[in-house]
Amino acid sequence: MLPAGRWKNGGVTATRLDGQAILKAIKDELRVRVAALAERGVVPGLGTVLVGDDPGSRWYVGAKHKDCAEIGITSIRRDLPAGTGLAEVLSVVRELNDDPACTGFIVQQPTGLDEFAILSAVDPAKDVDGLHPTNLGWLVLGRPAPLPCTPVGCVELLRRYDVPVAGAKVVVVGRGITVGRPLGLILTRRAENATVTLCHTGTRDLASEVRQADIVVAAAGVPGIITGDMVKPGAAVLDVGVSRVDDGSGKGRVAGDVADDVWDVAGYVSPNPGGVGPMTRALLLSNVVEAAERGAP
Ligand SMILES: Nc1nc2c(c(=O)[nH]1)N[C@@H](CN(C=O)c1ccc(C(=O)N[C@@H](CCC(=O)O)C(=O)O)cc1)CN2
Repeated sequence: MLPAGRWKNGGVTATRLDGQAILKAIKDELRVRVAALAERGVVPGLGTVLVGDDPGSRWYVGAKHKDCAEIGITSIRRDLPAGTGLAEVLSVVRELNDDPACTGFIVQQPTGLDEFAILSAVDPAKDVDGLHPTNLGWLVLGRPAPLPCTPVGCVELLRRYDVPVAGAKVVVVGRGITVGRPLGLILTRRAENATVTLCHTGTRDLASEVRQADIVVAAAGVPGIITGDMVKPGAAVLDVGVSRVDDGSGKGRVAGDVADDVWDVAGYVSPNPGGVGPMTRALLLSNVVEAAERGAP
C-alpha cells in the first residue's frame, strides 16, 4: 500500500512534506521547555511590530501570536498605522529592547521603510528573526547565534522526513536576505554538509542547474518558476515562494514557485500553503524559547 499523501490527480506522486504537522509536533516539544522555564520564574514574551495594514502581514503576525498563546508565550503587539515614519518605528524598537517582559521580538517585513536601519536597531540578543547584521555575521563565521526562521525551517522540514542533506547537492533559487542567502550558509556548515548552488532569476540556464539537484529550494517569488521538466526524478522540492496572483475574486490568491507537474516527478514536495510557511512560525517559536532560556537566571 502507498503511504498517505503519495497520490495526487490519480497518479503516483511525491510525498507531501507537511509543515502543519511538524509545526504541531514542534509546539508540543516547546510546551515542555516553556513549562520548565515557568518553574524557574521565566515567562517568554514575543514582541511584534507591524507597520501598515497589508492583509498578508496582518495574518502572519496574528498567526504568530496565536501560536504563542498555544504554548504559553506572552504576546506583546505593537501595530502601527500605515504612514508611520522610521523615527517612530525605531522608538518602538528601543522600547521593546528595554522591556524585560519582551524576551524576543520581530519587526514584520516589509515595512516600506529602511529595513537595514530597523534590523540594526534591534538588540541582537532579542533578535528572534536572526536577521540582525551581528547575528548574520555570526552565521558567516560559523558561531552560535539566533538563525533566520525560514531557512532553518527548510532544513528542519527535510530532517523530520529523513531526507538526506549531508552530501546532497542543493540548488537554492533566490538570493534574498531572509531565505536564500542564509540558507546557503546554513546548508554548507559542517553539521549539514550539503553542496549548495545559489541561483537567482538571472542565472543562465536555470533548468540545467536545477536538474542536477537532489534538493531544490524555490525562493524566487516567481509563480511556477520550477516546472516538472526541470526536476530530477525523486528529488525533494521545497516551495518557499509567496506571490499574490489575481484569481478573479478581487482578493487574489497565494501562488508558490513550484508548478503542479513537479508533484509527478519529485520524491518529496512541500506544499504551499502548508509547507515552509508553518515551519517559519515553528522556528520563530523555537528562537523565542531559546532566547528566554539564554536570558534565564
Ligand atoms: N520579520 C519577518 N518578516 C517576514 C518573514 C520573517 O521570517 N520575518 N517572513 C515572511 C512572512 N512570514 C513570516 O513572517 C510567514 C510566511 C508564511 C507563513 C504561513 O504560515 N503561511 C501559511 C499560509 C498563509 C496564507 O494562506 O496566506 C502557509 O504557508 O501554510 C507564516 C509566516 C515575510 N516577512
